[in-house]
Amino acid sequence: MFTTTAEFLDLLHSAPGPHPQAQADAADRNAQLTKPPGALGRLEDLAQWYAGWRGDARPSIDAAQIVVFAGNHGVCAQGVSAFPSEVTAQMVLNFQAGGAAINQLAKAVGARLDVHALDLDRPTQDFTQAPAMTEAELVSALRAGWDAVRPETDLLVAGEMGIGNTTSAAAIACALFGEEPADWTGRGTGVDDAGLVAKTAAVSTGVSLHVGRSGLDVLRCLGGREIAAMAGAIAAARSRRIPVILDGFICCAAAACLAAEAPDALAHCVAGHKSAEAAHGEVLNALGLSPLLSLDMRLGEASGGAAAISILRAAVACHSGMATFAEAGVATE
Ligand SMILES: O=C(O)c1ccc[n+]([C@@H]2O[C@H](COP(=O)([O-])O)[C@@H](O)[C@H]2O)c1
Ligand SMILES: Cc1cc2nc[nH]c2cc1C
Repeated sequence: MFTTTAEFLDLLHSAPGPHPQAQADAADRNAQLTKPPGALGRLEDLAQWYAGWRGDARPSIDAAQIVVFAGNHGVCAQGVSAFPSEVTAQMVLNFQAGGAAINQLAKAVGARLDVHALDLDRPTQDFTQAPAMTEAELVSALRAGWDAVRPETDLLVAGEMGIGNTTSAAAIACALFGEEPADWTGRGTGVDDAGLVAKTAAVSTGVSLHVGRSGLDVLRCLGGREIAAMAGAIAAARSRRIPVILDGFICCAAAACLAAEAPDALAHCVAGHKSAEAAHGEVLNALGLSPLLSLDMRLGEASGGAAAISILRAAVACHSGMATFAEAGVATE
């Protein structure tokens, strides 16, 4: 466990890789399954990636966990969202009552859903004026994420709910990857033209104010509690070799802060989908990730990652359940 960002970084830098033997055995098994080589395309890569991280050449997915973190954002004072900040807490109640899209998606893909509301009555600072979080607030949010990952989890999807957080994600991406604020700033929940102008200006001001920082400092100055918690959960999963499916733009902005600190930090992650928020595709490109789905979703709340669980389940079912050529008596040539 960690009590400072320095200790968190130590954990990030000393995180384990996949099991080489399981990886080799899974590749071996894949080559013997009753299909032309490569005919299952990326499903084959996915199954072997999952097997390597689980340390099991013939794995199953028995304990998928979706965790949604909620946070509120001071930058909403700049008029950057189509919705008021109260919607964050109202949607948390909706998650708890089972009425949101993620409740149905979690059920549909056989995953457990946990929701963590993080200090919703205490929004982060407006990052156009000051760092969004103090060091202590960042550590506390990273820990909330780290602690949310259950020991028995064998697949994790991290997601978020936070009115205003596409402004934070855009600022994080701009601070980490450069280019112009407008290149990273989209309509989020559907902000109008005047809102988009205010949002781009907020990103520009925030990035100028907090320029030249490390991944974790970008997260602290421009992020939010739910964004830091996703980063903490992704790092915790890595330390326990739990594979992760990333969700949309905000989740990937959180992941990018880890990758900025340790280039290998996302080796246990796949991109669940490409969001309709245009900058998400650019973040995925910058991270070298290719999304499993592209369904024009832009909901957040882990929905794209959850939908992609079904793809990973399909991949693992084929890999672990199919017969080999020898078992089925099928000629190999
Ligand atoms: O996941 C995405 O790519 C995504 C794209 C646009 C919006 N969202 C969701 O919408 C909220 C943030 O939008 P906004 O306009 O308030 O910044 C937040 O709760 C996110 O979950 C999420
Ligand atoms: C209604 C609503 C639901 C959401 N779920 C994730 N972000 C959201 C934003 C809004 C506005």
